[in-house]
Amino acid sequence: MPSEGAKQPYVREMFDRIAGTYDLVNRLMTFGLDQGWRSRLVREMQVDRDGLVLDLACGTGDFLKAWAKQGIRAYGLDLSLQMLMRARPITGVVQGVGEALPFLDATFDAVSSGFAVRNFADFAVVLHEVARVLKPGGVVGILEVATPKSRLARELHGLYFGSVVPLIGGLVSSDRSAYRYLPQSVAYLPSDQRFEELFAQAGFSQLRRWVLGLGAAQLFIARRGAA
Ligand SMILES: C[S@@+](CC[C@H](N)C(=O)[O-])C[C@H]1O[C@@H](n2cnc3c(N)ncnc32)[C@H](O)[C@@H]1O
Repeated sequence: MPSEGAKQPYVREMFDRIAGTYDLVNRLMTFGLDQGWRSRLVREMQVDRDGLVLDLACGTGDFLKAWAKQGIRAYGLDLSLQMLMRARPITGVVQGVGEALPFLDATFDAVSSGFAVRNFADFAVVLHEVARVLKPGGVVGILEVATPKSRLARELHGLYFGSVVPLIGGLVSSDRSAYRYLPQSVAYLPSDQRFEELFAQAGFSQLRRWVLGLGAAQLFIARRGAA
């Protein structure tokens, strides 16, 4: 695991290396369920047709496609240039960091983000930035992995995530270290209570959480308070 100050360059280099096989490994790892989780988040966020969305840490653009399917305009931002080079549509994406968003205050109606909380160098700072670029009353939606609560499910999940995923990811991407980092990165996930505190501290209210995939994934939706 990288030291705190080295996390951002470490994560950028890792995603640059695995960008070419990222989509395939994602589909294999989640049995394609990740696409349904994305559609669910987009649906639950209830963004107006004429709304403007930022997909933060957009990677290869799966959420951009999900927004496009709804006929909603979305822009993407990501740290890794190689991930962005594979994003479709490639127009409307920009390289940058979630901790210092290159947008004016109150620009977006909604901000989505998938599987990035563990990867940010500082999620608390990112949430403040998200609140800043959202219009008052704007909505944030986050999709992340989770650890199942029941003992049996947690053990099976630990085995799968800790052994099978690094094996598949390592074989397909030829980058074993990247897919060893993946299960380890769960250590960066805030607890349920810490998630609540972080959203509240960044000025969000009406927080809702859904657990999906037998506890392997979670969705958060919250609203930015009025200015
Ligand atoms: C696991 S991938 C998820 C990609 C995409 N959101 C998806 O759902 O498939 C995590 C992404 O977060 C990006 N990322 C990591 N740290 C970031 C940061 N500080 N700011 C912006 N993007 C970041 C990585 O480059 C990578 O593309």
